[in-house]
Amino acid sequence: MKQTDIYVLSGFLGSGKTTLLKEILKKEKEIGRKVAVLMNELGKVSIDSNEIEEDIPLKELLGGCVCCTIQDEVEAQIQTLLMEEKPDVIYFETTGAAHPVETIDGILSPIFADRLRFKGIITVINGKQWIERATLNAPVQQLILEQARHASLLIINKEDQLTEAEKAKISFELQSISPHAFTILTTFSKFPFEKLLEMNTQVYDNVQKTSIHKLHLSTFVYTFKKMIAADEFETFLRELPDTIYRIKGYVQFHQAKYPDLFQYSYGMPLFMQEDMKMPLNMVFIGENIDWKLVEESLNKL
Ligand SMILES: Nc1nc2c(ncn2[C@@H]2O[C@H](COP(=O)(O)OP(=O)(O)OP(=O)(O)O)[C@@H](O)[C@H]2O)c(=O)[nH]1
Repeated sequence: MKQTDIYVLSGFLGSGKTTLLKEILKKEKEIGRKVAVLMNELGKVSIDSNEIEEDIPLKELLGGCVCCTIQDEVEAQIQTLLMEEKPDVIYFETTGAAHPVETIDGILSPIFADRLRFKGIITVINGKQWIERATLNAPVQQLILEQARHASLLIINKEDQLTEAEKAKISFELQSISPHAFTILTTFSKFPFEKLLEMNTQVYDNVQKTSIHKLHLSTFVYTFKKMIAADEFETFLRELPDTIYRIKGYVQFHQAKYPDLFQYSYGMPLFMQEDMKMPLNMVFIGENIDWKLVEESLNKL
């Protein structure tokens, strides 16, 4: 089955995500991959989408954020792109207010998770804003920190507005916050494109494992090949490390006619009966997890 790469472009409002996207699209054109774009803006009217050339399939998500209000819409748009456009790669520009864990959660639907290869998060940091971040309110500071911490590729943008001392300070700080990310200072988000292509995905058997970077957030998609026992699944859940933040997907228990939709968020499990057949994919999001061990436990169910 063809798998489509998906990248998330993250970064606070005005940091340079659209500028980066335009830069990426130029490079993609040179290497000839079929690209689709998904844009999430908080306002009701899209401004940035005018910046994208007309021949690139573009879906817009307006008036809400992937991290809270419009997850169903994100799912529908990605599914449409996969079915109608069959792109090699999707770039998802998130709102500046989106949290990375919730964004990944929003894009990895169990309905099509086996057809997507999540390549990681590219975060754009506005250099000046980083230096002056103590003046921002606490939740915004925390959000910018989270966006930096979960990046695989960290673009410190607006280099032209920084002094040499500021450049050294910010590079040092961000490298220590996100030691596994490739970090680069840029002006107008111009960066070495090969670093994006090199972002890491490992595939083994029918299981997809994506390292966003080695020690932080990562995702794992498991496909059940058979029905399982509910009590064994509950035991499996009890034994999970508490750095698995989110699980969602379909699981079919013995004697059940249709699968259950299973949702698990920060330790709280929830089952909902479906009334039709669903692909038995389950998406996991966690931090510092050895997914091979999780996979082995799932295989034993
Ligand atoms: N001086 C300077 N300006 C830049 C640089 N990169 C981008 N800009 C400008 O910063 C502004 C914001 O850039 P965008 O790419 O729209 O930022 P964004 O993150 O997509 O913004 P939102 O959609 O509001 O979240 C634009 O006016 C850009 O032209 C840079 O390296 N230096």
